[in-house]
Amino acid sequence: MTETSVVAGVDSSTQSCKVMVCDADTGAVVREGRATHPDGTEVDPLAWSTALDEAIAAAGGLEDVAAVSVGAQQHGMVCLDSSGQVIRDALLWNDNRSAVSAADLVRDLGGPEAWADAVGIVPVASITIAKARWLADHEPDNAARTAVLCLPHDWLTWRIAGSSDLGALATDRSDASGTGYFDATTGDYRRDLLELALRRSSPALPSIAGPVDSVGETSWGALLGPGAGDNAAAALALGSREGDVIVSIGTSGVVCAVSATAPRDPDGYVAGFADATGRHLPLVCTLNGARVLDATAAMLGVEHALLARLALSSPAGSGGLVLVPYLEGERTPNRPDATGAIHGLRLTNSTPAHLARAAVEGLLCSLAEGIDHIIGQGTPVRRVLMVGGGARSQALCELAPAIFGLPVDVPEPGEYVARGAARQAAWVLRGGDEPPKWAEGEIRRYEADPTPYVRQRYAEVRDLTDGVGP
Ligand SMILES: Nc1ncnc2c1ncn2[C@@H]1O[C@H](COP(=O)(O)OP(=O)(O)O)[C@@H](O)[C@H]1O
Ligand SMILES: O=C(CO)[C@@H](O)[C@H](O)COP(=O)(O)O
Repeated sequence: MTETSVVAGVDSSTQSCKVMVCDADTGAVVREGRATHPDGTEVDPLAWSTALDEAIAAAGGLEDVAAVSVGAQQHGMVCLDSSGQVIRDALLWNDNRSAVSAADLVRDLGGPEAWADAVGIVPVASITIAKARWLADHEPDNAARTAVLCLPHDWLTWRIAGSSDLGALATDRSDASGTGYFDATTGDYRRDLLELALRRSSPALPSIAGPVDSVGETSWGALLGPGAGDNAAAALALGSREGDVIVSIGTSGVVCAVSATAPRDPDGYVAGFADATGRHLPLVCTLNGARVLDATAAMLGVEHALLARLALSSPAGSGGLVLVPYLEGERTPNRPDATGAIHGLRLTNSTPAHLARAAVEGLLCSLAEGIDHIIGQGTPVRRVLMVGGGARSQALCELAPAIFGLPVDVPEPGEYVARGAARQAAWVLRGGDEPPKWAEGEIRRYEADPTPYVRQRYAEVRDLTDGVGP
């Protein structure tokens, strides 16, 4: 009989840090804590460390925990000097200043096909390698001082270990696969591509740990798991199988699916990321997720619950009103300079309810295009699982099956990235070929008659907003 143990998972996401403590063998949640992150697309990594400490304290401390893993927002560029000090604020995944650098890199390697063949990703502003090129072009002194380049989850794991040895920095295949200088099919870095970006020899990079490798210990002797990118951690929490498409509506809007094979999409919609178990995670990510509803709720001066009720009180198609949700520019499709737009305004649809409905439909149409592209890569789709802060919106849950044309399963609200990290920690603790079997919570299925005309109208107007690229 195995001794009862608890494990912890961390989600250091764009807007906040969440800590979840679970029973290692059943997955039952024992306690949780959270803390907010600063706003902005450029953040001092020390702020993540401070928020982690606050979230740990809010969760009642971790001294009884036997293993810890960290999941985090992907792609953020953390530059360390030779003494391990942070050189500049991290540029986050949603920082668009590197859009031109991304286009330059695509050209420098010979075009999108060359990138799809090399690393399964065509760089856009979000991808770490584009940020590295931006650094080389705009802050050459900082580029020259960078002794180690790492990602948010690598850096936080290293901080928790309390190590000052830069050689102890480790990452995992899932997060490395979002850098643009790692090939998920071979499991090796492509230092040549990073050198192309930085115009200098490659800085040191974290070692790549396997899915159940321990990468160190905490000060109280708990094992540290390899951690993962947030989307891979969520897939691990959901026990995602072939045929499951995960739609995650956090700051980003994400569509991804666990797959035995790597995608190859020179059009740049589907990125060839890896999962946290040794498989692949074809993924489409937009810059505009739950904040589209945050912004609409703020414009209307209402809370989320009322926004949802308003949206559900309006007819499908919002009486011809279409909201294009590119409020932060867009990453997929690659329109870094685009803006959001409202089309089809008439006296008859100039109401809060129509605007609320148009916001929900616009967000869902953008995600539906992601599902189309995932299917286009040969990924089978049996059902859609919807998670993230946005999945708390009743309107998103009820309208998603109509826009997607698929049944949508919504697991009970929860922190699935932190839970996936905790499950990885339990796997590291217990070992074995598979993660420990954790009970699945309740899942509510939403079904609705498809409304393809809503997508058709969206497709007619979405490119009328300004922008560049495919
Ligand atoms: N009931 C709700 N309806 C719509 N959006 C919501 C609701 N509750 C929370 N959100 C939004 O979800 C987002 C936070 O989700 P989360 O998945 O934690 O994001 P992230 O991982 O990017 O930090 C916030 O933008 C928040 O306003
Ligand atoms: O860039 C991506 C995936 O490629 C995003 O999914 C980030 O990983 C941030 O996630 P959230 O904070 O929105 O959950």
